[in-house]
Amino acid sequence: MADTSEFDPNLAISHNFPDSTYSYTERDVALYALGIGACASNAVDQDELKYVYHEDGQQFIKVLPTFAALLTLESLPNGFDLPGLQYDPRLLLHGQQYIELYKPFPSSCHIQNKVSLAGLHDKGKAAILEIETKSYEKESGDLLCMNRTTVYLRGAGGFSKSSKPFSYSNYPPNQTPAVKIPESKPFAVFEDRTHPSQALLYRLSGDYNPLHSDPMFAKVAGFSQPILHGLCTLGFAVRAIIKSICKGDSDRIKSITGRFLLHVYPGETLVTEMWLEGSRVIYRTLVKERKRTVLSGSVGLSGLNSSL
Ligand SMILES: CCCCCCCCCCCCC/C=C/C(=O)SCCNC(=O)CCNC(=O)[C@H](O)C(C)(C)COP(=O)(O)OP(=O)(O)OC[C@H]1O[C@@H](n2cnc3c(N)ncnc32)[C@H](O)[C@@H]1OP(=O)(O)O
Repeated sequence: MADTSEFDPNLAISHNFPDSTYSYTERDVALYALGIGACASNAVDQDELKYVYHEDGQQFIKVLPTFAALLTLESLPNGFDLPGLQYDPRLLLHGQQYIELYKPFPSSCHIQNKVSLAGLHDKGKAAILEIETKSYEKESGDLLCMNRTTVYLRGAGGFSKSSKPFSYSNYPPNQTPAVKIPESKPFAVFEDRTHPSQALLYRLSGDYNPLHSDPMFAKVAGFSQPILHGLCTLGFAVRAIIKSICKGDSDRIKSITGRFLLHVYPGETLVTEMWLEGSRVIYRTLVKERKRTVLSGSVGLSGLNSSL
C-alpha cells in the first residue's frame, strides 16, 4: 500500500484541473476506426467503409461514437496526479468509461476540455479516481460530449480509516457503468477477432502507455504479455452493437457505459452478447479462448423501433 500520509482526500476533491485542448483531423478519425477493427475482416464492409474512406464521394469521413473517449487524452499532461496521492503508474488500470454524446462529431475539430474530479474512493487495496471531461467544439462553443473515466490505482488505497473508507462521487447513481446481465437468451451475438498487433495499431491514436506494447513493463504490471487498451475493447463492443442493433447507423448512439472486468490479450476473439431493455442495449463481451467476461455495460439509443 502506498504511503499516503500526506494525502487529504477532502482537499483533492476541490482540486482545480486546468482546461486542455485537443485537435483532430480526418486522418485521426480513420486511424482510430482501423484501431478498433473497422473493416478488418472485410475491406469493403458496407456498414464500416464510411469510417475510413470517402465512400461514394461522401464529403466527410464519419466519426465513430467511441472516438469521444480520445478527446480526453491530453486532459492530464502530468498523468492522474492529485496533490499528495502517490501511486505506481505501472499498476494503473482503466476501470470504467461513461460517455454522453450530444451531437455527431465533425470529421475534424479543435476541442476545448473542462476537467474535474467526479469521484474518489478508497478501496483499501486500490484507489479509484473518476475524472470528468466536458468537450466543447472551440469554433461554435457547442458541448459535443462528456466522458467520465474511472482509473483503478492498484496499491494506492488505504488513505482513510478502514472502518470508514473515503468515498465521494458527484453524479447520479443511475450513471454507474455496472449493469445486471439478463438471464434470457441474448437478442444478438457478434464475434470479432482482434489482431495480434491490435494494441500496436490502437496506440497510434494517442494512448502510448507501455503496458500495451512493452513486454517487460507488462510483466511488472502482472501480465504475461502486453494487454489491449480497455478503450479498444470498448470500441469493438460498440461497433458490434452498431452492426447488430443499429443497422449501421452510429448516430443513434447517445450514451455508452463500460466496466472493464478483466484484461484482453491482443489476438483474442471477442464475443459480444446484447439484450434490448427499453431504449438501452445491455451488453457483455467475452474472450472466447478463455471463456471469461472482460467487459459489460450499456448503450443508450434513440429511435429504437418495434421492427427490431
Ligand atoms: C482528465 C481526463 C482523463 C484522462 C483520460 C485519459 C484517457 C483515457 C485513458 C485512461 C486509461 C488509462 C490507461 C489505460 C489503461 C488500460 O487500458 S488497462 C486495460 C483495461 N483495463 C483492464 O484490463 C482492467 C480489467 N479489470 C480488472 O483487472 C479488475 O476488474 C480490477 C480492476 C483489477 C479489479 O479487480 P479486483 O481487484 O479483483 O477488484 P474487486 O476485489 O472485485 O473489487 C474491489 C473494489 O473495486 C471495485 N471495482 C472492481 N472492479 C472495478 C472496475 N473495473 N472499475 C471500477 N471499480 C471496480 C469493486 O466494486 C470493489 O468495490 P466495493 O464493492 O466497494 O468493495
